[in-house]
Amino acid sequence: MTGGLEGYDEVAEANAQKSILDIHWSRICARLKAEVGEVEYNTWLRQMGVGPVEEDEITLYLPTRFLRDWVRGQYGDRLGALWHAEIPAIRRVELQVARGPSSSAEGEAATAESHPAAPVAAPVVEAAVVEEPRTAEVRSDLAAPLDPRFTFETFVVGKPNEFAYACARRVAERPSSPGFNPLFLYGGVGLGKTHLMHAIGSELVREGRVSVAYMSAEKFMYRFIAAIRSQSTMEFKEQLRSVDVLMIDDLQFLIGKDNTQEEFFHTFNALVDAGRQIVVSADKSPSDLSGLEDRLRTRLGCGMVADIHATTFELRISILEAKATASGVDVPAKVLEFLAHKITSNVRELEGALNRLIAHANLFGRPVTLEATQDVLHDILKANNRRVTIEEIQRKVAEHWNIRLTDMSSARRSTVVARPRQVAMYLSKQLTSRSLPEIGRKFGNRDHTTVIYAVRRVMELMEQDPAFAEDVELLRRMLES
Ligand SMILES: Nc1ncnc2c1ncn2[C@@H]1O[C@H](COP(=O)(O)OP(=O)(O)OP(=O)(O)O)[C@@H](O)[C@H]1O
Repeated sequence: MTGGLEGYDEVAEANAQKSILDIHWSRICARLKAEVGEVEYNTWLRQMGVGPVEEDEITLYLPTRFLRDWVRGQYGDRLGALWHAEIPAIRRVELQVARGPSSSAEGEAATAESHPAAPVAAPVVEAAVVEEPRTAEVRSDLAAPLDPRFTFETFVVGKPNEFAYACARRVAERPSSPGFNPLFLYGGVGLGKTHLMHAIGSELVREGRVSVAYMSAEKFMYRFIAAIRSQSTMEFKEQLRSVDVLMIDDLQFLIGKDNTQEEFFHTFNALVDAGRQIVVSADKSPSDLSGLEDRLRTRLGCGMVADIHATTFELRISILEAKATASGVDVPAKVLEFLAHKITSNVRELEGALNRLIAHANLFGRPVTLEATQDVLHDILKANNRRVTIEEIQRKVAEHWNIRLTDMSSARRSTVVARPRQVAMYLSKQLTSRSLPEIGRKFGNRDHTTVIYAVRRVMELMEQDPAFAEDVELLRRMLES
């Protein structure tokens, strides 16, 4: 044995220090998540890792320069304050680019729901790392980064999406061509709209041609409101109007948000008039987005409108094959067929199921069999068998408490309607595989945090009030049967 006990002590001490830091770090992560919300946390902060402490400074790692700069700008001070509160000797936080020696405190424990489409081994986000910011860039100052997993190469093309794919390719090759501006992509949840938008952005950035800004409509609204609050709307407008390609995802979020719609309308006009490209996605076609202003709907429909249809069995098989191959895990054809038969709702769920199987196989080193699949995916398969819809839940709950169905999405807040609405949100979370934002959308475009609150509130009330708990249980049984 060389090195003797001296070496051992150093290693032991380093390990002890690391595990203490990890405890502090997991507390800080929990705080941050509560403060910024799960979506924001997963987008920006989850990949952070903890490095060493030297004197009064702790180093944190982020996988790309882009993420590092963003986190530094948006959360640098807050991270400093949180570390100082945990360990008073720490007065400064240094953010560096690297895979940290310890990954995020939550590591692999992040749930499938919080990150539904996360692959087993998420690659490092590199799309936004560009050396010549004025000629080709993702506008990190106002937009979200592009997910490097969402490229044209990883998008599996089949009958339901071939038109949308071809249009997206065309826009990536020749942005702002007549007839393709704006490009409006629409289709049901989890069918690949976001994937195609990111693919367009990544392709343009890779080609080194233009500056690209991608953001959800929700983010657009928050940025706009923040600009109003900080009296910097001019700056916000100028930033937006300086990009070559603006992509706004899930535009249906702007329904009922008149001021933000107005702002978007002006931005839209300014960009298109200046020969810049707009790409928009929504869950419905422009003509069916009835809550949007007419003039905006008309302009949205002026370029190319492409829909993505529900998947076919053939497309589901092709997607599963591609993803299984990429994972390197051998998944038998009969398992892929079984999944493609059973999980028909959307690609996100299909992918989530496959990822879970693959993670299981990797963790336990066991082959993927049909029996193991049924076991590991028990809950997903059950949810898909049952097929209770949010609409059914809303109807049953409204009938039960004798309120109008429209109150499920109305803004009324009196307990008489708010409580049944919360129960319906709770049951939607329990009985369907819909994500929190999707549930929120079905309840009058409410935010996912409202759904989280409703679920918690109903659970609390069920504990406190047995009669209420019985009501909820009864509803659940009726819906399940
Ligand atoms: N044709 C496809 N090939 C490969 N992966 C796909 C395809 N379609 C969807 N996916 C994957 O399914 C997941 C969900 O897709 P995406 O987020 O693009 O859906 P969406 O239509 O934007 O949904 P939402 O309406 O919820 O915003 C992503 O991980 C995406 O990569």
